[in-house]
Amino acid sequence: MGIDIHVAGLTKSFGPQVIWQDVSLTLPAGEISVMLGPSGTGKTVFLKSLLGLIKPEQGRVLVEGTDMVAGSDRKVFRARRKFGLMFQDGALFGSMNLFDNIAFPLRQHTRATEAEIRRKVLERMAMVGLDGEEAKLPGQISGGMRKRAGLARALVLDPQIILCDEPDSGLDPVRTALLSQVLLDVNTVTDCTMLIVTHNIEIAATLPDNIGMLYRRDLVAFGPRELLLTSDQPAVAQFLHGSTLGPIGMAEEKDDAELARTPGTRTFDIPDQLRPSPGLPDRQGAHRHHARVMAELHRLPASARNAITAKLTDPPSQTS
Ligand SMILES: Nc1ncnc2c1ncn2[C@@H]1O[C@H](COP(=O)(O)OP(=O)(O)OP(=O)(O)O)[C@@H](O)[C@H]1O
Repeated sequence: MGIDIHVAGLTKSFGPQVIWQDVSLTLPAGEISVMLGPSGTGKTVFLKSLLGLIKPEQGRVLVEGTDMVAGSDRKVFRARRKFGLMFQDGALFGSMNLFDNIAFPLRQHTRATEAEIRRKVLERMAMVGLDGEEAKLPGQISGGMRKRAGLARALVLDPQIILCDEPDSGLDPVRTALLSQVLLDVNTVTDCTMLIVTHNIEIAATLPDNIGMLYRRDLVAFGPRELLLTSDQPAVAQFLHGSTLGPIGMAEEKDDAELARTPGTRTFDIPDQLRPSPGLPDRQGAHRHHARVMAELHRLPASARNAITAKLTDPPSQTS
């Protein structure tokens, strides 16, 4: 099963440039979370900070008792083994076929026999819809398949947490929707904690249990997806509608005068969340999310509460 990640008071600067400050959130175990934000707001820096690859000046990232910010190199390295990473381009070796690419972490980090490697690689390839493609080279397959191969490789060491950096980049809307379903199905089967960084509103609206948004050096909000999707904050509403009207401009952010001229917000129609593909087991993360949200419902704004109760009066049914 996946594990929680607790982030508390995280602040990162590069020289005089503050990227974000005092970011606190918990990625709940086994749930799917999305981090949104305009370009340059530090989403990738956030992912790298969770892994201990970038060290914020203040705050903590706790992964089963290890602080990825201030922990010893040995402890951070060991905790990093709990993560699987899916990069934008799949980060595959061009000269290796898909089987060897996906087997690579097993050969590097374990003493698995070739029979065990074969079983695990084929199982993971089937999970992401790449059965029968083992002999292909990365250059012989589509961008969507390369991403799924990168996901299979991220899964091969049985991580408890999967981080995906812009999995939709370069994909058409249909491939993006298919990849969202694959990510949800992987969560269903593995029960791993997932964090997906994206600009894609379709992914944000349909895939995650929780959404956060980084903007103007702050975490604007983090909570059940209905919290952000019903938010009346001008930057959030502008981002959800992909509108030119609002505080987000061509320069990363406009000035405060522009912010004051922001028109009233429009409502966003919240689509149903994706369900596991037929034949898959219950998504445990959805059940835990439901129980957690219902227990904390009274703390949410009325708009989010209404959206949740309108769609989620019963525990989620598990198949589409
Ligand atoms: N190693 C580094 N040294 C100095 N500045 C950096 C470094 N890494 C990132 N930055 C800066 O941090 C800021 C945030 O970058 P980041 O790539 O995290 O943004 P992002 O939200 O992921 O953007 P995008 O959505 O366009 O990928 C940028 O201004 C970037 O130039």
